[in-house]
Amino acid sequence: MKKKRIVVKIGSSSLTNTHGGLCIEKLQEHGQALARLKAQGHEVILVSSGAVAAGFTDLGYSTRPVSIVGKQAAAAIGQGQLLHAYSEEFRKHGIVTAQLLLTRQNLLAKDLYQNAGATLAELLKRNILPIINENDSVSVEGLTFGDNDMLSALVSGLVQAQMLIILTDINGIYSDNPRSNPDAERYDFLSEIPDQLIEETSSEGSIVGTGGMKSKVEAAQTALALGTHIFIGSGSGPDKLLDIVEGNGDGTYIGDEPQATVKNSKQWLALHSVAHGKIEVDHGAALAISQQGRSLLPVGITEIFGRFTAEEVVEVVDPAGEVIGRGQVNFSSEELQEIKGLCSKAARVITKTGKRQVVIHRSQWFSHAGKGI
Ligand SMILES: Nc1ncnc2c1ncn2[C@@H]1O[C@H](COP(=O)(O)OP(=O)(O)O)[C@@H](O)[C@H]1O
Ligand SMILES: N[C@@H](CCC(=O)OP(=O)(O)O)C(=O)O
Repeated sequence: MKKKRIVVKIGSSSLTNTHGGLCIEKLQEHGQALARLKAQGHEVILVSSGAVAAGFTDLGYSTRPVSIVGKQAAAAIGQGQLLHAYSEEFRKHGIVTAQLLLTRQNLLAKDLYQNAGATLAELLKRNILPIINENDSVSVEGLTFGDNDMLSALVSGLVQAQMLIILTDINGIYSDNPRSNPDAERYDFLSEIPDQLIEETSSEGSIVGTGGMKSKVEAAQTALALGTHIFIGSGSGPDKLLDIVEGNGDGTYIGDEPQATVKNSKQWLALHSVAHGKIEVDHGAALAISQQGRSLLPVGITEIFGRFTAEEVVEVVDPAGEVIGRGQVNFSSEELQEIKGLCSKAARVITKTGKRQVVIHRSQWFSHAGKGI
């Protein structure tokens, strides 16, 4: 079988006992299955929830906290316990683990995003098992990944994984929540995730999970657009992950193989970067950059909004004010005010630089007309 790079996401619902606390037996079963996957030569990255579940009892709560501060404090206790349990389990299989705790802020700046990717690449090269979770204890509300489903999709893109396996307590995506509607039918295969499916899918989840099936479907849409093939479902026993990879999993498979992957620089622009201003362009420029793969030149620019420096990211809008994409600019907003609408030769005289008067190079551009991310 072809060796793959696989991200496995394990949700709280697959790691906890009936009281919502961490269930070591379940964790050990996942450990065995992950070890078998690695033993077959696949490169594996684990995105694991469970920090809040593992920590809330020692914090003094009788049930999983609902307040942000309660969850953050529980995760501060539980993350260490979770990693300790994983390390002990993987040690039995001769596997060394590494921990990465990420926040959204860690990926906003391009160099930090690239560093996270480089660290993961080095760990995989040396056959280490990276275990990733959101850094819940210091995450800021409104600037979180939302849930580990989306985090696992973003990690899949970052490492250019061929497959994302989302393990949960239900065997796939159903037409309705099967816990409340016994007539709901399972989708065995979906070639794509239309927006309508996301809208229709419930965010009702288990008592310990975040986001229910809705967040998994949303994550699957993102992962698919980044070129990853997805499985959402459940399984049991040490061979469950191998069965899933071989196409015999109990759940929903999403996307055909093989997928075209999206370059990391484009992923960063589309999913992580912060826009510092806006550039309005005329019809010709809008067409050139969004449909014809050209770079943006000063001549097509009609207006500049906001203040930004060279290298920062801006949104580009068409004459109707519709955002058509975003890119990293080679000039500051002040410089662009001077050269907007000018041909490159005239712009060069004003900026007094010998460099090519490209405002956004096509390699630093992400078009909304392209993939649905
Ligand atoms: N359309 C649906 N198909 C399948 N499960 C659904 C659907 N809508 C809601 N759910 C619920 O989503 C739950 C899984 O989500 P969640 O508890 O967040 O899991 P996890 O902890 O693994 O992230 C299931 O137990 C199920 O009750
Ligand atoms: N980061 C949190 C879990 C967040 C989350 O998305 O949970 P889940 O929906 O169970 O995957 C934790 O470790 O408890």
